Amino acid sequence: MLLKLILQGEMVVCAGAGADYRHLFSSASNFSGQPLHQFSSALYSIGNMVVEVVNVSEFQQLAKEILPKMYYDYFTGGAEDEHTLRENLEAFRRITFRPRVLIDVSRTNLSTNILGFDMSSPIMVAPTAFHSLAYSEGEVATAKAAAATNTIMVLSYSSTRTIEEVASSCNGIRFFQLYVYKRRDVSAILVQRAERNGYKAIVLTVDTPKLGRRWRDIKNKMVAPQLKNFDGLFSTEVVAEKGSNLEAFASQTLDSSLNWKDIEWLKSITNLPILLKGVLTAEDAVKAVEVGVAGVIVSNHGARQLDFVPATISVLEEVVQAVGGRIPVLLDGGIRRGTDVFKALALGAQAVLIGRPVIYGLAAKGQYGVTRVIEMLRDELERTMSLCGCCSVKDITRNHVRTERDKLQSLL
Ligand SMILES: Cc1cc2nc3c(=O)[nH]c(=O)nc-3n(C[C@H](O)[C@H](O)[C@H](O)COP(=O)(O)O)c2cc1C
Ligand SMILES: CC(C)CC(=O)C(=O)O
Repeated sequence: MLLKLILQGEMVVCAGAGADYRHLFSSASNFSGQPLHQFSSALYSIGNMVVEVVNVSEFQQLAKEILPKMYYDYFTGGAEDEHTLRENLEAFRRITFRPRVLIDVSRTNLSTNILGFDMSSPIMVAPTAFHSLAYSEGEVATAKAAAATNTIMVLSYSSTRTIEEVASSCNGIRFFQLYVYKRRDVSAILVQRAERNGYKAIVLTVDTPKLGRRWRDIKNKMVAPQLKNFDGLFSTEVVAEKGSNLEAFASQTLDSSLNWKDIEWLKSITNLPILLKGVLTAEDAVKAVEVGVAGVIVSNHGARQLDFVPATISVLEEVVQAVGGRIPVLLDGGIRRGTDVFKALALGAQAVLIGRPVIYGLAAKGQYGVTRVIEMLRDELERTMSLCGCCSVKDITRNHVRTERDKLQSLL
């Protein structure tokens, strides 16, 4: 990977491979961290130089420069020792490719569809809370970027812009993520508002009966913003005497009695297809099929819930095999490169979702930043496909990758 510098209109290659750019972004005393709006691309100033951001990790560095520490930590952090947080990324690195050659890849097609909805590529926007803490326009900017790149956005139940504001901001396919609150009437009202406003599926998050313990939020005394979706329904104001205000809010609101029987309740209040987000085992995947949901998302909530669960990419095959093609299996967690997307598809995911990369793009450059993040991952996927000998996402097979388990088995 190269960092391209554009110096007075001239493009100069200046920094080398796989780099940690913190020395460039943070210790440069005159780094402004400000997007240069006169340029129609992701350019930033460092002293008298102009830098083009070329990958997700550079967007992350910019987000770190721009955001207050409390918010950057909230967006970036994971649960407890953050073992799974690291593992979500590392596990992708342990998978290698088995590329095929002498295949005509002069034309590639990344398009796919989920539950019958077409997308330009198998990369969707995961539900993440509080976008207005990253960028003033919040989820409206994210929705516009998702629409512009023709991908599906899952709006978080804890969005800072309302279901209606996002729906009316632009055309696009959107799903709505649901937390079930102790006040089930409130959750039911939001589901019905999503349905009325054209959201196409409900993504029920099942890994959060309680909020994971996030030390960064505790130390920073993280304050959650007011959530306009709940105006007139109940007050989202919580004052915690110590620790994370968000954790206090979650423990007051989340219904930890939620269980498999409640899928019937959810089905009784909506006609929309339901996806379960947070499935990590074959046992639960089988149950999900049995209760008749439309799909599952293999997710560990971006490693923010239970530390020491495996990386999602490590359990994908187990879930895919248990589901046996009866419903689509999606994956999120640790996707930072197009190569990661390819690996997930090779191991059986129909699509992936990206969480933090979207936030980093949003913090760095609003709608444009999110668009660039999606485009960059899409371009990286396309190149990976070509170099592996795949013209379409359907051409990506299990034989194109080699996992740790494959390596062990080959020794037996
Ligand atoms: C800041 C942040 C907020 C999140 N908020 C939600 C949420 O409101 N609902 C939900 O189901 N998942 C939420 N998630 C989890 C994401 O949907 C997704 O599972 C995760 O971010 C994927 O990992 P990645 O960030 O490595 O891409 C959140 C994740 C982050 C990082
Ligand atoms: C409001 C929170 C429960 C949002 C969330 O899911 C998260 O921070 O991981």
